[in-house]
Amino acid sequence: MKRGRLIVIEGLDGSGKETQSRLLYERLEEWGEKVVRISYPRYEKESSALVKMYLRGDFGENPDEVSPYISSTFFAADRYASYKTEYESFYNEGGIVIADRYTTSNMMHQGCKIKDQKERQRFLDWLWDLEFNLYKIPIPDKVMFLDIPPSFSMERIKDRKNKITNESQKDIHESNELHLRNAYEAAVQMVDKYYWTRIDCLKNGVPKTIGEINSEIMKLVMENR
Ligand SMILES: Nc1ncnc2c1ncn2[C@@H]1O[C@H](COP(=O)(O)OP(=O)(O)OP(=O)(O)O)[C@@H](O)[C@H]1O
Ligand SMILES: Cc1cn([C@H]2C[C@H](O)[C@@H](COP(=O)(O)O)O2)c(=O)[nH]c1=O
Repeated sequence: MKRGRLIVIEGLDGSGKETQSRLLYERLEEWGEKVVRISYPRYEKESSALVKMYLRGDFGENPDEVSPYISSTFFAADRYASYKTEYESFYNEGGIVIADRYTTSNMMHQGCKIKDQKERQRFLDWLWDLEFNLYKIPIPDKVMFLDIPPSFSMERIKDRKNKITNESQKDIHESNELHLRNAYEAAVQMVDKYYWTRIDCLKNGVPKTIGEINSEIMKLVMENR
């Protein structure tokens, strides 16, 4: 039996992950592929209880107050629960899974809390071991990083409601400009180190259209079929 494929759409808040992962899902479904789409964190599920506490600031209003090793265990547990209850057999029987965020979000948003490069790598290696060797969730086949600079990300999310309570109060990452900038810098490093595919979402400083970005994603998916 042939295992399936895991395609991750990654990027900063407001970069277009939901939009693009939905379009990719719809296109593949139209073509008759066996495909599911998953979005992390899964706020509506019990397994995200500690993620919600963390993001709404119950453990500290500043993300840096919470050790990345501790917060990572919350997000990883939600991914494990999702794999075991939602898509393990589908994936093992050859289905295509499209993820809007994955372990890669954790690498960016928790890894960026560690400034010392050796210590950051130690954390990334620990995270890899936790999620892919201990929990044995699938390793992504392809990570597409939707590259928009933090200033565009902040503009896109400024009037948006948070996903935990659906109120205007932002979560502790979204409300922290420095955190978003640090996460972006960390992601740029990871694109090279982990062979993510960077999709430049700007052309001459202006955002590409949703359709243009979708075409680039479709091309990459076709090339890697
Ligand atoms: N290329 C684009 N040009 C202009 N607006 C866009 C583009 N892509 C997405 N948007 C808009 O930006 C907003 C954020 O998009 P989306 O929800 O897809 O981002 P996201 O990366 O999933 O965000 P988050 O991680 O914060 O949930 C939406 O209103 C969407 O319609
Ligand atoms: C999956 C995942 C997410 N995060 C961070 C990334 C974002 O700042 C929030 C989620 O926000 P969204 O509005 O739902 O997109 O959480 C993380 O740190 N680790 C993870 O594994």
